Amino acid sequence: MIIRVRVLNANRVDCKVMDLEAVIEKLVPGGLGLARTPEGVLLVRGALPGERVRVRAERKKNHLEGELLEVLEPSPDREDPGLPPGADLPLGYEAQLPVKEGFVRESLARVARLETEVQPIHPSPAPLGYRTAAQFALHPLGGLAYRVPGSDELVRVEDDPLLAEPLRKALRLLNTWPLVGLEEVALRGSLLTGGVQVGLVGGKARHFRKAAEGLVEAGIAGVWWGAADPRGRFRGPTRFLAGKETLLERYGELEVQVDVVSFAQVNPPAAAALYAEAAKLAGTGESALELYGGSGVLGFFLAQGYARVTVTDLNRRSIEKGRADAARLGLANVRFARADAREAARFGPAELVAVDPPRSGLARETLAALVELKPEKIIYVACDPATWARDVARLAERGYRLEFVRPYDFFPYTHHVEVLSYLTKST
Ligand SMILES: C[S@@+](CC[C@H](N)C(=O)[O-])C[C@H]1O[C@@H](n2cnc3c(N)ncnc32)[C@H](O)[C@@H]1O
Repeated sequence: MIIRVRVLNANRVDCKVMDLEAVIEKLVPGGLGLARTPEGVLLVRGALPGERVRVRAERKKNHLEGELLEVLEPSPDREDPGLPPGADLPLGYEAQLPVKEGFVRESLARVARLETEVQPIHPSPAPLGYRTAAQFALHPLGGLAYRVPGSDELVRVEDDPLLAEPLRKALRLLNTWPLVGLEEVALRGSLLTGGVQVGLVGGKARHFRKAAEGLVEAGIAGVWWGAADPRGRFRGPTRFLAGKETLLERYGELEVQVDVVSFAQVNPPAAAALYAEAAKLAGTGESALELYGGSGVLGFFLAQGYARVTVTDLNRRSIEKGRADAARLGLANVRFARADAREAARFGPAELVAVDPPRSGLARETLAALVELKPEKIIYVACDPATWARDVARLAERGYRLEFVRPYDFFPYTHHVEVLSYLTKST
């Protein structure tokens, strides 16, 4: 449905960039608003269904990509509690849930072409103040800043309602510090203890030792340093500088260690609900294998029903933390191994394999190794419905039946949605 489209400057020389007005028809997986215009299909982030918007659009191969300039007629559901850039779903919380559920349903139908019923989405226990980790750039005029997605623009961050209270407090403190010689600052907080760790990224570790001690005196729980690395934050060398090396965080009944330099789910109560349901679906058995297991929180939940659980991950620090947690929690049936998921076949056989890959989903070799293990049951936890749908379709072609799908909301006010799924071997 298009109501009105007006090309405002289509007479530009190259006609590749134009300002136009359009009415958004729907949101598509990935969180983009879609409008059909005489110039082609327009996709624009941050615009909501029914809204009339003014957009700067750039012509791509098969569509127009729009930057939202102005909302001319807002949706009655639009709600913006002071959202940071990147929070691209400015809707009242109740209105966000069917949209996210729809992303999973659409990926399943269009990409996987499977008819498994999608269970109602599990909402985030807290729609605001849920994030226990965040990353900031440094603003050239001082203070911490967020990058505006898809541009070089930096926006100073005075506050962010999506951050958990301990992080908001740390942000206020850090904004009073003269942070120079760094590329980024990362935060990881704990809802359990209220403590916050700071990760200083860039420069040389030895230049920040005194500053790190000062931050700890000012109330920061611990400080780490990481080298700037083109592969990503904390993918290169890291050094612990001051305070506490880890923080204790609660996922359901479990208290595990988290830190600013390695992965942990940022919305612990929402993640705990997913882990508990995954363990229920997995049932009981002799042996379970977890790929992309991080520090093994899901593995610890699975250990309630399985005699032996092996957790594997590529990240050395995650494996170290997992081993220490298993020992502290007395979970003698969980062992850890540092390994690439592509090497999964060497950890078999296993009745259950649980996977929780990054957005890119399962590499072809990993999927082949997973099938080679011939598990009777697979738990697939995903943070990208499109790559998940691609992978479950491939597993269906190799004799697995998709029995259960439930979206979980870990990231209110953003298009991101987590998927819990369960497959069984049908042949
Ligand atoms: C989405 S996280 C899931 C972690 C864990 N299941 C949790 O809930 O805390 C993905 C994990 O995959 C790991 N990873 C990424 N690529 C990998 C690979 N090729 N092989 C093994 N692990 C990998 C990362 O280190 C990260 O811990």
